[in-house]
Amino acid sequence: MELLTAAEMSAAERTDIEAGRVTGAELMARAGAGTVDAVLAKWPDLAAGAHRAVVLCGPGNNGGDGFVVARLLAARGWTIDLYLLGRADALPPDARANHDLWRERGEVRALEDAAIAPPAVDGEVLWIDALFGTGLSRPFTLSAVARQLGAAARDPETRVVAIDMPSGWCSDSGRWLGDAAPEARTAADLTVTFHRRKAGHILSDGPTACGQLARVDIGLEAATAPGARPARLVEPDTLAAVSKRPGHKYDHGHALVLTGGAGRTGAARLSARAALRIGAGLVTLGVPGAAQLEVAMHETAVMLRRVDDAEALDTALEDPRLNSLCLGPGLGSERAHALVPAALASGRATVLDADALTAFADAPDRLFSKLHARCVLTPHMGEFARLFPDIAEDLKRTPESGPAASRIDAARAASVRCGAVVLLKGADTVIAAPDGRVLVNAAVYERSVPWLATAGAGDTLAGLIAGLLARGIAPLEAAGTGAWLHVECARRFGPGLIAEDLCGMLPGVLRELGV
Ligand SMILES: NC(=O)C1=CN([C@@H]2O[C@H](COP(=O)(O)OP(=O)(O)OC[C@H]3O[C@@H](n4cnc5c(N)ncnc54)[C@H](O)[C@@H]3O)[C@@H](O)[C@H]2O)[C@@H](O)CC1
Ligand SMILES: [K+]
Repeated sequence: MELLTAAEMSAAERTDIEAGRVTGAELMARAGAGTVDAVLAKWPDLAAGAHRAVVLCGPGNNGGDGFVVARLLAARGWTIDLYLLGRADALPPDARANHDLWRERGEVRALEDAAIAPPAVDGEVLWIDALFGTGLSRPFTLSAVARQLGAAARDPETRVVAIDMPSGWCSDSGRWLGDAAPEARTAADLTVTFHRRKAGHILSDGPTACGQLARVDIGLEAATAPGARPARLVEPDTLAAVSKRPGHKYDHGHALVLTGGAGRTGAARLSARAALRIGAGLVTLGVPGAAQLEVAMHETAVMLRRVDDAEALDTALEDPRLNSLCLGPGLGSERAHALVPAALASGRATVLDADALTAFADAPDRLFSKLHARCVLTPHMGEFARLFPDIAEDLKRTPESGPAASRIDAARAASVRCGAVVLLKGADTVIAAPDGRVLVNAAVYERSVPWLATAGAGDTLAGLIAGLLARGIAPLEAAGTGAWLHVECARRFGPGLIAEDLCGMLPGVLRELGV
């Protein structure tokens, strides 16, 4: 399923409207009705009886959706207090029409920057945030209102529904525009979006701001604009095929994982086991002489080969069956400088992680000039910032206008610059290929696994990807599938997880996938 930007969403709408398949007014009516349905599905107690809502409408079509919701709730007998930011005669046409329909039955008050005191009633007030959606173009300046919505969302007794996006949050990036303190930012218990999820629902702080996400179909046929290449979520039905065809072990590839020196081999051993578990036919650890005994004592199914230097690696790579390499976990800077160029010169599918990335922080171009399209870089944000400092800076700087630079933009720019697949780790892992394709593995909402932030988890991910590459899966798909499986393993284990536990979960995850 695609994750759209505001521009991609409005292009999809335009495509269907211009083709005469639907009108803007119909889309707005469906968006409002879908919002009410989603509210009643989340809180069934609101379906019976009359309740009270405060509806905050903004100056664009997000506000238009708010007028529709107000009308539908009033028709159910609810009492509505509706506030409008800006002038009715400046509303765009569809929003204006819904404003006029609302005016036939209810009041419109002017929204000012003061806390709103909903009249005391029995039972709770439902807040509807219809101020800004995909059209947010500058910081949200009503700080008293923002504080009030944020506090209401954090209060377990009070319910806040955001239409399309909690207002003030950028729907492309999941970032707050401007520099308001966290308690002066809006939030919601439920965010209802239309057609497709927007990137900002998944990226950065978006999930925390949105609370829970509901997606409503509004009957758009055009998934996106023709020719657009939006980011896609990794989901079970988009995973690369991980089932093994019958065959000899050599049919499933041979991964070589390079270790660091004595006392520093644990990380690479985690990678090697992951590569084996995900189905590489053979996995060898390339070990310096001084660490041979240590590795031999720990490993059984993983093979061992002495690789002291670049020359030894060249010799090992004379075996054409070695088709995937993994360098970085525990490798150490010196070995990284010696072995990474030799690995890259072989043209093999290669995962570079950890030390294999930071070793080149002084001169990233020296690394980039050797990379090729079958390489996958797996930096976390700190490693990313060392290799791509200017791109990382765009993500750090407070955005003053929308849409703000997103982690998708960052990974895409980095991948184009270095010519390899870049997997930027996080709860919102973004994986970009140099041709512009982007996958997002979302460990947010019901897939949230904060316990996966544990020592060695990244080494396991690098190994999973190396194993999938060994099995002949293309780099972008291998990285996306590896990231998805990694999170599923963590979900299956639950809190208390340590990196050694991850691989043991894989057979169960694969079984559930029907593999
Ligand atoms: N266009 C369509 O066909 C549909 C749009 N829908 C709704 O329309 C929304 C998008 O509508 P719009 O493109 O009109 O955008 P918005 O309604 O999100 O906001 C745009 C308006 O807000 C102003 N604005 C932006 N940032 C501001 C700020 N910080 N302070 C004050 N004013 C600010 C802009 O100048 C513009 O007037 C979606 O999020 C969705 O809720 C839905 O009705 C579904 C169909
Ligand atoms: K909103």
